[in-house]
Amino acid sequence: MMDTGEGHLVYWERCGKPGGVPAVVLHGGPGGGCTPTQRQLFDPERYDVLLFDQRGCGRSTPHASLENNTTWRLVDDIERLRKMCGFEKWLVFGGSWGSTLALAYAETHPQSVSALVLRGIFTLRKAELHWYYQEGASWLFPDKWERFLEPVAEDQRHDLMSAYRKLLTSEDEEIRGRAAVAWSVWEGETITLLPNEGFATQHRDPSYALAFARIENHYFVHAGWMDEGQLIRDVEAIRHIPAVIVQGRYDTATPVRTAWDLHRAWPEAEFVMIDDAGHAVSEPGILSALLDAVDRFADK
Ligand SMILES: CNCC(=O)c1nnc(C(C)(C)C)o1
Repeated sequence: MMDTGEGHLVYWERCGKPGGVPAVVLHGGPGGGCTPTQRQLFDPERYDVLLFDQRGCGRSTPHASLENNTTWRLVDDIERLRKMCGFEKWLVFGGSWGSTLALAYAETHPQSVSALVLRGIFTLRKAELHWYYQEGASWLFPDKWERFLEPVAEDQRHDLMSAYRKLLTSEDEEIRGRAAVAWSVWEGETITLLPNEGFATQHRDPSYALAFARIENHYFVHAGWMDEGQLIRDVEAIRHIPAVIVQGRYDTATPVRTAWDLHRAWPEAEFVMIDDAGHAVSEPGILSALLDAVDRFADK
């Protein structure tokens, strides 16, 4: 565990070959925690990869804490972990929120990044958040959207992120828990092209849901403590860094428009559209493209 000195202990693990190609994995959510699937993307004979649970989620403590939990504190944690490992620079891998954090980190510390592998691009612009949490994805999943609405009083549904903020920070444990599962299940049931019971089950778990929902909502109501459009606006800082962007055409959580806007601002980055995939890393076409990108960067 790494003590951030700000009330958070951050769980980390280091896998693969000491002296191999340095890499770091930035998980999604935020609040999703890292998983064995992410570790398995890296050939243990060629990579020295660090994975960690960002503040307040997974095995990091305190569980579901929102104190001192911001994009820029996570950026500081990544640099602290890099220095702890003794790496001059490293490949940064991030999907969904992990792509957000990867862009924020690389644009802040470009000298620390050897390459970027990004999936399901998400930059927390107003339109992106509106699509997923107010109206847009709701037209594709009207049945699941009704369950997302359930914890919110009718007169609060004009601003669902704010309404969920109140529920997820309620003093009443039952209100918090019910809202957390509804928020978490909405995502767990909409991030794959076809229904995936594994994700749905994971997101129904009350402990997982509490951290996932509280931390996601906390970051989104603050727009990640970023200016509108900041990550695409400031892409000039990283256009020299080798990169691969992998995006599912039918990604309903972080729709392809954002990846396309990033691609148009950063034509040097390899852009791989997967025409039969949704959002999740486990979608066949996405997983294959990510493995290919990671393997190619090990050869460089
Ligand atoms: C709006 N959240 C997007 C995101 O970062 C994300 N999507 N799926 C995930 C998990 C794989 C962690 C469930 O995270």
